[in-house]
Amino acid sequence: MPAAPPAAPDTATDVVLVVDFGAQYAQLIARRVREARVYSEIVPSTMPVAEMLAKNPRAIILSGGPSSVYAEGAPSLDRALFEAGVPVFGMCYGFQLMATTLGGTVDDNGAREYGRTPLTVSKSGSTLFEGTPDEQSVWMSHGDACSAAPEGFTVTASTDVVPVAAFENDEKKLYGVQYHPEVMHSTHGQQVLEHFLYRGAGIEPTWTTGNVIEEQVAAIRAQVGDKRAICGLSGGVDSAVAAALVQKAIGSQLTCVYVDHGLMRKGETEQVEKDFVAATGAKLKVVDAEKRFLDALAGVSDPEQKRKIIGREFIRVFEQAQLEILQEDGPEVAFLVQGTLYPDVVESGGGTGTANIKSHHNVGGLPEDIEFELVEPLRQLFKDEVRMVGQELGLPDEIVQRQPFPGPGLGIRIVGEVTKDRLDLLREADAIAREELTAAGLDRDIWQCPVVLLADVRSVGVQGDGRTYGHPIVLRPVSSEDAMTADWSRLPYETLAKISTRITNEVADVNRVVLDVTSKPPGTIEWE
Ligand SMILES: Nc1ncnc2c1ncn2[C@@H]1O[C@H](COP(=O)(O)OP(=O)(O)OP(=O)(O)O)[C@@H](O)[C@H]1O
Ligand SMILES: O=c1[nH]c(=O)c2[nH+]cn([C@@H]3O[C@H](COP(=O)(O)O)[C@@H](O)[C@H]3O)c2[nH]1
Ligand SMILES: NC(=O)CC[C@H](N)C(=O)O
Ligand SMILES: [Mg+2]
Repeated sequence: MPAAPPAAPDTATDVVLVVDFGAQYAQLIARRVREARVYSEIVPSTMPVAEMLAKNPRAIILSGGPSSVYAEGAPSLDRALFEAGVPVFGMCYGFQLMATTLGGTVDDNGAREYGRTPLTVSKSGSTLFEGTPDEQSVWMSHGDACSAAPEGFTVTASTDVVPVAAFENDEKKLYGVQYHPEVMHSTHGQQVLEHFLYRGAGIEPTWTTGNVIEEQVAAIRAQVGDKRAICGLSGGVDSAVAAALVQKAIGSQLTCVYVDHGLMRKGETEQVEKDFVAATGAKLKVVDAEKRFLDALAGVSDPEQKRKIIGREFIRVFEQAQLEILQEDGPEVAFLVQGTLYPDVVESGGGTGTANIKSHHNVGGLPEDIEFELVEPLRQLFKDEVRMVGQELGLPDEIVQRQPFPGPGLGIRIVGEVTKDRLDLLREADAIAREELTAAGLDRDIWQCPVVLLADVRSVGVQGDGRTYGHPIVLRPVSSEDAMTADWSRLPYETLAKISTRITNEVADVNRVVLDVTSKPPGTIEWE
């Protein structure tokens, strides 16, 4: 069994808990708290209140959620949570739950609000709203509404349809808003959240990614001791930062292993050798495992099956590398370092009551018989935080600002069976797209741009006066903050035209290039 990763940074005295009621935005709330330089963690609403309080939280935030507070079986909270003297901030469902638990009224009175909504702040001098305008735009998404605040609470804001859109009991340090301050469209959302944290809860904004480095280096030393570790290094940001952290902690006890599984993009292997080793001086072992992966993937079209196979083969290669390293004198090689991030965990269903969307090879795709103990120093962090840690560790921009590339690589960007010929074709198309996007100076504007081969689709084209029956290539440029949600990037037509012309001219068997104009949700970023 993989051992549990080291606990979150030891900031027990300064943690803010985000209680997740099945919200779409619990992660976003946690991010926003951290943007306010306060450490936060998400916990499921099923966690007993005593357990939450045992974590010594400085404050607690209650997220939104799909249920109705008055429905049978709806998630609830022990009243003790509100009586422990810990400041609490409820948002949407959390707000409604605070209201009903403390004796207010919430019902479905037809007062629905979805999307951007004007809010009128009716109480100046409120802890949450001080310094924000009397009229502001907020993001609503609710069908139930609070019609009477609990005793002792002051109503601080309203909208055209709901009389109680925010309330507070400053003496008891309890606050709530019907809207979603964590969403960008709530114009003063971050300010309101910060008012809760700094003024309501009295927390100092001291959490930085610098703390993460110190804490993780100490935690890694304690975990690994004098044994040896290997780190799966992909050339991507996450594993580069994880490796640099572990390297800082245990130096030469670490060997990085780059797996060339034949599903990488053009030039990737060379780049890892050049950029990473030059920047960190880490020991690097490159394993050519193309045949092993392609054999295992032969005949497989189902995306989840591909992911499981790739996850398994990765571990088998790491085990092989472990045996080779053991040939050199030294202690046991017991640990596997991975650059797993918080969103990988959440999307693989490893979060708090969230659905399994897809099995990330490094989380849900791991085989059950893995014998390594995992070291995952970034498991609690979001991508932008990882980039900051990387910068602070002195990694070069070429690594820190790289766009993400999934571990299963082009294997999941071929819709259909993966073969060497198809991979070569996709590698060419991908290289052209990347070259042109870079030439147009767009790398920083887009989060990433998967290039996808629809291997099972063919269509008729005409090239050189003759009929072709080729495959389409899909371009999927997206903008995003953390890959949990994304929008399609509005790329200049000239750049798109250039990419399309070059791909159809230069890549055999491709006679069409199409652009994906779907946001996430409903689409995901990758096609598979
Ligand atoms: N080709 C590879 N060789 C070795 N390890 C890999 C490889 N691809 C992925 N991994 C491991 O799986 C982890 C997750 O992959 P993932 O793509 O999420 O992260 P990354 O490549 O480090 O960063 P990014 O998300 O920016 O691409 C990596 O951090 C790394 O430990
Ligand atoms: O290392 C990874 N292993 C995986 O199995 C995996 N699947 C998706 N991704 C990347 O995750 C982000 C979200 O992707 P989706 O919207 O397609 O779920 C995007 O950045 C994807 O590229 C992966 N990264
Ligand atoms: N977004 C939410 O938290 C919604 C809360 C509740 N389900 C409602 O519709 O009012
Ligand atoms: Mg990657």
